[in-house]
Amino acid sequence: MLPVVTAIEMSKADKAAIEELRIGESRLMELAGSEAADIILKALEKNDNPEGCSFLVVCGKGNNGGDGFVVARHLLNRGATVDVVLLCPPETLKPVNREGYLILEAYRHHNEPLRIFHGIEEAIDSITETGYSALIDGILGTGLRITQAGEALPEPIASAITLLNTLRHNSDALIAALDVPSGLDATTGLSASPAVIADLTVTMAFLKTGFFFNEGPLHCGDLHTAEISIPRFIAEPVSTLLTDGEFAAEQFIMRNPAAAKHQNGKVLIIAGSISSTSSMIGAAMLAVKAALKTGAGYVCVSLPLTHAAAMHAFAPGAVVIGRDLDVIAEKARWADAVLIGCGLGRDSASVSFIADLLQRKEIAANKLVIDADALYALALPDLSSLSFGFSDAILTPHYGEMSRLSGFSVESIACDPLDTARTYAEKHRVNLLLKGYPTVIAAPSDPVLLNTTGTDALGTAGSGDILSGMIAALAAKGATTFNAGAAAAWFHGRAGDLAGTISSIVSAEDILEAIPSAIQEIFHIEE
Ligand SMILES: NC(=O)C1=CN([C@@H]2O[C@H](COP(=O)(O)OP(=O)(O)OC[C@H]3O[C@@H](n4cnc5c(N)ncnc54)[C@H](OP(=O)(O)O)[C@@H]3O)[C@@H](O)[C@H]2O)[C@@H](O)CC1
Ligand SMILES: Nc1ncnc2c1ncn2[C@@H]1O[C@H](COP(=O)(O)OP(=O)(O)O)[C@@H](O)[C@H]1O
Ligand SMILES: [K+]
Repeated sequence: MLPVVTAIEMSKADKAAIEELRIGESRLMELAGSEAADIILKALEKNDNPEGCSFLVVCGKGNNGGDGFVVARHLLNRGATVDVVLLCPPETLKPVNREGYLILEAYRHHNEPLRIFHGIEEAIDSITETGYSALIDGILGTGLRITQAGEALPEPIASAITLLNTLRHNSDALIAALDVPSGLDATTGLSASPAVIADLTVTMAFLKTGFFFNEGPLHCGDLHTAEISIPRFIAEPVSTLLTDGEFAAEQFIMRNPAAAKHQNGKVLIIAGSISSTSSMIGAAMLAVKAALKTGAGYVCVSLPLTHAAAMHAFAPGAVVIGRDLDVIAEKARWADAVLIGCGLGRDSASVSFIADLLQRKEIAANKLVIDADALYALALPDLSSLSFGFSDAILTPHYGEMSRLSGFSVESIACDPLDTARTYAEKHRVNLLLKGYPTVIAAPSDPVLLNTTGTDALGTAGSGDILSGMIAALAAKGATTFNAGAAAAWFHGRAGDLAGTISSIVSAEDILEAIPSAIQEIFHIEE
């Protein structure tokens, strides 16, 4: 799984590479610039023949601008035409960046296809009459810190960013951002005003957390990582990792060829409810079917017995039990994992039923997936300490449920889902899967995992019930609830992708049907 770092973690890794490994700063910058030039040319499909291509490179006063000077030089070396705009007086550049700038100045005496402008005003006429293949953004990188979305950037940075965005809008030129699109906070994904909207971002060494949250996904375009000789070990321990197919495949424990159903993951699902005014049996059905489609050997579901026939018609493989607490506890002892919550209801009788269940040792000591109405109950002050008694549990809230659990507003959770999930998991000693895009999976101490599979295809009623059933199945088959949560999120996202070519018409049933393909696909990748 790839590391995903904050600006502070990145700067610590830079520092460690320079101080511990004694890799010089200019060596890192040389690699950053040459790799970025290569990646940009490949993205333009001009790798074999960059001659005739024109590039505009806008450089700020920090090391991001330093990267820009190196990119400009490597593009020139490959035969391209380059215009460089420097946004600050050259004498204010720190030595490593001034060195890069002075090499370019020296190039100018030999190389016709290079122009260097000092400030936008000096450059603007030449820029507007040149047709560029790509605009390269070396204005701001990880050095930018903003405290709130929409914070205004000072001049000349603001005008330079606006110029790049306008040129992109009015021409065929792509914007390639170096390390981070300028104006985007590399840690939070909050964007300043203005901020570069890139077509591609070549980030140095490791992905940054800000690419995945808030406005990050709108600004980055395609993500490419440049290998700049900052080895992963020097960045350890990393606090965030990106899930991938290989990880998901490792969590999917295959059936032993000689194993019978009871050895292939027994899941107990306590879900669904019916009142005089509504029925939520569908939530139980979706969770049950999802567990079966994810390969659980045996699924037992507790629901109001009046609905047993409907469940049998939908999922004939599932066994139905009623609501007797002792019968449920007995089944919990039998099960390898228990899912509780989907559509259970929130009236006082349902809440006390859930509270009774969560205090039963057969349930609390089992692998436990807690979703929906069980999260509602757990958010009540009297019940909030129950999580300390769980052996291996995962809570699966969306932002609204997280808000009730944590007391924070949905807006503040959306602003920093990573920290929200990590802090809650640490404080409550429980695993937490915070649903959203991306989904964040946190444990009391391990690195947080980010899952980026899935699109708005998953934004349909019942999609969360399906995810819970999938987690329960993977946990019952042998994964920890943390790993099961992260792997299920990965497969769930892929199932959404495979469920239909038009994401806007994907339904919960379509996602269910696509689960086997999402799982099979990963084993093809492995082969
Ligand atoms: N060895 C390495 O380190 C390597 C680093 N690498 C590269 O270095 C980049 C990081 O470089 P960096 O730290 O120099 O910062 P950078 O992003 O260029 O900008 C700093 C400028 O931002 C400004 N600024 C900040 N906040 C602001 C605000 N709110 N509003 C306005 N301005 C604000 C701040 O201004 P100041 O506060 O100093 O006046 C300063 O001028 C990194 O992204 C990567 O590209 C690679 O080459 C690999 C090796
Ligand atoms: N636009 C989106 N992009 C990616 N994933 C999404 C999107 N919208 C919803 N999802 C995913 O769909 C699921 C919805 O869960 P939830 O809100 O609990 O649904 P429900 O309560 O209807 O079952 C979560 O896993 C969430 O991450
Ligand atoms: K940049």
